[in-house]
Amino acid sequence: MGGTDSANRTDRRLLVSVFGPQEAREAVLGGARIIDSEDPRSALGTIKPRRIMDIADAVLAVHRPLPVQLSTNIGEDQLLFRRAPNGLAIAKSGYEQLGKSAQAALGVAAAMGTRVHPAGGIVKVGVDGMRAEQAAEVIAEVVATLRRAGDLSHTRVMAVLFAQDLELWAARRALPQVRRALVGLGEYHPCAPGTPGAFDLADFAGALLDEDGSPAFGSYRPDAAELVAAGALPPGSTDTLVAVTEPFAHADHGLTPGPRTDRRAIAAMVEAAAAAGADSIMLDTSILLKVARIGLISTAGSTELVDLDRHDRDAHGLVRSGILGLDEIRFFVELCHAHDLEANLAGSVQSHQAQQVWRLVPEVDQLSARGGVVAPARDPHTGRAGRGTRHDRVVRRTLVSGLVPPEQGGRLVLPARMADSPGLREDLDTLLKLHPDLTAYQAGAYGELTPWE
Ligand SMILES: O=C[C@H](O)COP(=O)(O)O
Repeated sequence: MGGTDSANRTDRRLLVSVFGPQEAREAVLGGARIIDSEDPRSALGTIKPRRIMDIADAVLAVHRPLPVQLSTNIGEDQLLFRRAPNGLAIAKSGYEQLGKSAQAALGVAAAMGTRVHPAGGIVKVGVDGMRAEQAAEVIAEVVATLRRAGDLSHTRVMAVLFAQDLELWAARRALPQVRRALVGLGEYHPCAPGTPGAFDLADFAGALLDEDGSPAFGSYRPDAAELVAAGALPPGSTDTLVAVTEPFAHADHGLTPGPRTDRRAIAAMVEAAAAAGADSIMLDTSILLKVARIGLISTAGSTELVDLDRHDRDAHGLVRSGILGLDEIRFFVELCHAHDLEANLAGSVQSHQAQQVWRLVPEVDQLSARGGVVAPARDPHTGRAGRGTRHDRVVRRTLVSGLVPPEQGGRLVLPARMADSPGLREDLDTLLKLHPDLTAYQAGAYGELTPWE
């Protein structure tokens, strides 16, 4: 290979979060290079080790033209609480938090094993709701533990920080579709009358699911006793008022005084992860922001990114929004590299964002996705579509290909429903003119692709 070719070589990788072997195969066949085991009910949802093993077996058995790695998280925060009889909670000791995190890291590293990749897997450590020093302690304990773990000693450690925009969140958290989705995910808690944001859980009981994931009440309106019996309210509850879970504010943990993740918050976390000996850092968003359609990457108002987000509305007209501009993303990537860390971007990343970021920030090491690569499942007996919630949708290889880097065959994949948005055609033409190597497809309801005429 000539000098120029080798100078242009990259090893950029797409991570796709999967919840089972079929999704793992779809992800690999679509071009994902990191197969991440995760329960989609949360941003970093805890998955059983046996399921990680099933996913590892599926990856091992499928044709992989390029090396593929496995990753798994140990939860989105490492906090442990002791609950008092009145329902209030006290944090457990720092020692116990470190012990639990390191034990979990050993467990998921063992479940991933070293068969898919000789170096072993990647352990993702969520450090939401912590000060930078606390986060560094947890990450350092995980790193030090894994370094002594025999065959697993080359397991890599990825710190995960949730970016936030609390003003955008505050403007969206009371929307009925956001509340409904959060109730379905169990992201709510009982509250007293008069609490800001309080609402009646019975109004959203249709979103509650039983243990098997089926609707617990359907269109029936339960009372407090029935909600308690279904496990949707704590024992003894006599009223049905609840509020949605709130994000951990950066300002409460000394990351930045502002309501939005800025350079100061990014620097605090990157420096903490580097000092702790992590190998990489992911900026992601919490499940709260994901269901409110607030992603990591903001295309609005950019002079470089074509803003296709403005054409991406849900059934109620809620537009997709983002947190970080391109300059902040570049700052993150540069700072990571200055500290010898790989940089990974996640948080509702869409095909049009990915294809632009891969080209405009070529140094980025990894992008990650789930929401942008899933479509409703189809019942093979009835041909009917499954539910549209985040955890009922399944990974499709066609959609995965929309987030793969260009040098590995990535293409632009837009949901067919965007075609009706006024001005989409002009914006798409602008994008294709800026990046003439891009080919555009529209994706139907199940992720089936047709070229964009
Ligand atoms: O680990 C990354 C997350 O699973 C990304 O999920 P998302 O694309 O739905 O935000």
